[in-house]
Amino acid sequence: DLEALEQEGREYIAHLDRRAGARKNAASLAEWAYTSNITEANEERRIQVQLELSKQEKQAWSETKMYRWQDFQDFSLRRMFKKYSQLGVAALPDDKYKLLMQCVSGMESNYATSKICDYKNTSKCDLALEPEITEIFAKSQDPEELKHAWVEWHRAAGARARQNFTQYVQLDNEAAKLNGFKDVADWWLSEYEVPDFEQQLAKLWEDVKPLYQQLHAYVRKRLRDKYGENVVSAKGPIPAHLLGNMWAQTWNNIESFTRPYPDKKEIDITKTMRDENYTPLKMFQMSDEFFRSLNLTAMPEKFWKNSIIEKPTDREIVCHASAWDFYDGEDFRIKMCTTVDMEHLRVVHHEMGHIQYYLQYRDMPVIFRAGANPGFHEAVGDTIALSVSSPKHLRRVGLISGDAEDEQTEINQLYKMGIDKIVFLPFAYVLDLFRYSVFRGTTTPDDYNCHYWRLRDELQGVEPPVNRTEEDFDAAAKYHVSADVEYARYYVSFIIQFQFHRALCQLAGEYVPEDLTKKLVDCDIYQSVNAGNALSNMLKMGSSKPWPDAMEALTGQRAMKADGLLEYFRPLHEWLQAENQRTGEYIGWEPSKMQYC
Ligand SMILES: C=C(C[SeH])C(=O)N1CCC[C@H]1C(=O)O
Ligand SMILES: [Zn+2]
Repeated sequence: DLEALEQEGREYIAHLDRRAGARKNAASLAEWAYTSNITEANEERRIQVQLELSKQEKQAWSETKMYRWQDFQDFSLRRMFKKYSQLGVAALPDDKYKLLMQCVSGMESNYATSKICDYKNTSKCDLALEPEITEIFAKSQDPEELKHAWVEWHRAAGARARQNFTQYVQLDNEAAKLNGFKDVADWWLSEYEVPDFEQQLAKLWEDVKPLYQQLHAYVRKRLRDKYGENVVSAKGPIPAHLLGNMWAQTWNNIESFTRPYPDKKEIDITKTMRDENYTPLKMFQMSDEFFRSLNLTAMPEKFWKNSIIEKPTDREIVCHASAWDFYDGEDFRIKMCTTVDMEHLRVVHHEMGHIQYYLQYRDMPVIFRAGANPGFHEAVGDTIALSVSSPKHLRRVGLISGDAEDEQTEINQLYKMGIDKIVFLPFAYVLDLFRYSVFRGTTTPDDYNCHYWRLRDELQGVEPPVNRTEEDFDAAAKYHVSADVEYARYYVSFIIQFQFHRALCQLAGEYVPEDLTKKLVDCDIYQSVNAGNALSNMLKMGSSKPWPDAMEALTGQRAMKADGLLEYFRPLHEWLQAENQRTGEYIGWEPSKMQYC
């Protein structure tokens, strides 16, 4: 009878889950060995392990088909079978699977090992993305030097990946079809489990766009004041190389010379961190202490032993920051080429947020050890970092001193947060709108770069510093495109982290709507066990329930909404509207005059 069959299914899936844990542990160890020591041998070994594991996955997958799990009564049991009935890229025949792995691994190692020559000293050609080129974008205010670094990096890391990328699209789409999806775009979107998710992304952009346009107009004016109208036009997009970041995804490095009230005291955290001899280890210990203050879980001893938190000098590694779960309940690691600055203090919290999520759901079945949706995993650390970057908290830890908030300081603070959080949204949206169109075939290899820049121009209002052709492939100059990492997760994270932050601040008694002494921008949930327990309850769920249930558990809302973000930035939005009115700055941008199609 069905009851007995269901009990049989329960015993089988428990056994399968344990085997899956061992498989994922082996895969993570091989992946770690390669990305923390990029050699041909380690690349070969990683692909061998993945190939071997894919055979075991196929075997397990064929076994699950023997169960009529769709008729089971137990919700969790049905959900586990449903997830195990998804084979993934292992559905490809071995030769195509191996080819796909080689394409992605080829792009990723090209990205990780790309070097460019120095602008002035043209014989010095060992500049890597981290830390050298990142430092140029953080410090240089010479448009020609920035243009050089931008062009050379996009040649080395972007154009060189075009062939591998084209083949990866072909093979990954085949894998998608073998899993019953139309293409990889639908496969990626299925991770969010709601049928109208793509429309939800578009709605969020409509909600935030007016605020972005105001911020974009203000920044364009300040950059034109600084660089002149031959470099920055009055009504066009902003040249992408002048925004302090290789991809123009965060503009925090231009804060010092564009902030609304320049005469207010400089809050240069990076300088203070260096003056106070901060080390990468101290940054990680500070973050660990913040999580413990919320009654969350301390980093286990293996974390401190196995993590790599500084760039090694004796070998090539993938420097792009990452957090790792080895699925054995005790081995969790971060790999990051940490530099002592405010940007990396935020990234440290971002990565530690991943580890905290792993720790909170480590007693779940392996198949449920994932975020409620991929955006949740990206939002945990950033939510904590919203408290850490509040003036109240920075004062608490001695990273800024002196006077309390006044109106102008608050606008400066919101501006500093806005050029990090608001400007990121169109960047993130474009990256996967572009890739959805590539996977769907509406963008073909001979218009890859044209379509990429048309989206960047129309949605983000940035343009390339020089003309582009189809010899270029600028999208792959961004890690996640070269490494086959979906990006809508960050777009989702930058929206929901404000819903999480607002809920936690209310639980911590740090935010009371309409109470001007308890404003959202001043909220710091540090040491609030009340907030920490609520966060823990949501994180423990992992992916065992559809994400609206997890969202509701923490915030009372069941949907992604921009209202948290818009409430947080409302004073800034009002200030920007008044300021752009005062200067008469054109709101929005006309199509770029640069050639890219
Ligand atoms: C820090 C990570 C590793 Se999950 C990252 O890739 N992030 C964090 C924010 C956006 C995105 C990026 O760097 O592009
Ligand atoms: Zn992340």
